[in-house]
Amino acid sequence: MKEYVPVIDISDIYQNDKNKHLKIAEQVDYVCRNSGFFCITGHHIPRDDIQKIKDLSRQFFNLSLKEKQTISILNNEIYRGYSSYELEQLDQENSIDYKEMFDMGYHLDSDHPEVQKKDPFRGPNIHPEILIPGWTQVFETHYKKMTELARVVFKIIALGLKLEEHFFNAMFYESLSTFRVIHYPGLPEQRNRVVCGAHTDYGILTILYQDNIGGLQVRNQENQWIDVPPIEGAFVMNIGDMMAMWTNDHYKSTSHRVLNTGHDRISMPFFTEPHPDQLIQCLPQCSDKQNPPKYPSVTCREWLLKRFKAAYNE
Ligand SMILES: O=C(O)CCC(=O)C(=O)O
Ligand SMILES: [Fe+2]
Repeated sequence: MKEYVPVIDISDIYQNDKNKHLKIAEQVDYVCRNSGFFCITGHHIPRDDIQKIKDLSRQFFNLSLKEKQTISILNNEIYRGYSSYELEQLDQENSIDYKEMFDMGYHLDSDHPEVQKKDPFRGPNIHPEILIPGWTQVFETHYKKMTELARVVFKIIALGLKLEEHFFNAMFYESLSTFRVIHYPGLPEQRNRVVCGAHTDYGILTILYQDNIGGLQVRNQENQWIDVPPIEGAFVMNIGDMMAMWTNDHYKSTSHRVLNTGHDRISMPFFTEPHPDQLIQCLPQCSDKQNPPKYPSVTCREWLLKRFKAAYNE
C-alpha cells in the first residue's frame, strides 16, 4: 500500500472467513501505523440513509438563525444541539473555523442516574423535531447504525493489534460517541481559506462521510498537505489522540484541516469514543522495556472535557 490515504474494502469482514478478516486487519493495521488515515468501502450503511440525513440537514441549515438557535448548544448543559459559526476553534493558533454544526450523542433520559449527577456529557439529545418533523427517528436510527459500523471496525482493529476480536466491545457500552453534521457555506471570494483549522481528533477513531465537494486535507510526514478526495459511498477513517495514547503512538493521530473550495459543503463525522469511565492507558502489547508508556492514564471523560473546553474557548 503506497498511498498515504488508501482505500480499503472491508466487505469480507461481513463474511464468515477468518483468513479474510485477518487480511483486512493487516491492511488496516499497516495504515494506522503510518498515516492513520484511510477510506473504507464495502460497509453496510445504505446510501439512501446518508442522502436522507443530508436532505434533512440542508433543510435545517437553511432555516433562520433564530429558528436554529432554538436548539442552541449554548442553552444546553451538555454538548448537543446547534453550534453557530465561529463557536469552535480547532486550531488554537490560527483563524477561527467557519462552519455551523449539529451534534448528537447517545441518548439518556433526564431521570438516568448519570444525567442526575450532572455529567457534562450525559443527557437527552435535542432534535429540531418541531421545525423538521421526522428528524428524530432518522437521526437516532442512523446513530445506531454508525455505532454498529464502529463495532465492526473495532473488530478489525482488535485483530490488527493481535487482540481477541471482541476486545473493545464492552468499552463502548453506552459510549460517548458523537454524530455531527457540519455545514461549510461556499465562500466564493475566499477560496482556500481554512474553514476548519489544522487539528488532530480528540477521540479514538473518526468515521467521516464527506459529500462530493472536497477540501479535506491531511498532513503527511514531510509536512505537506495532501488532498483527501471524496469517493462516492466511502467513509474516511482517521485515528484520534486517545487511540494514539492507548497504543503508545503505535497508531498515528494525524493532523488534518478543511479548505473552502468556494462551494457549499456538508460533512458528517461520527467520532467514536468509549464509555466515559473507560480508562485510557497503554495497551499491554504496545509497550516493553525499551518502549515504556509515554502517556499518563486518563479516563475518557477527563480527556474529552479538557479538549472540549479548549476548542470552545471555555
Ligand atoms: O469536515 C471535514 O471533512 C473534517 C471535519 C473534522 O476534521 C472534524 O470535525 O474533526
Ligand atoms: Fe477532525
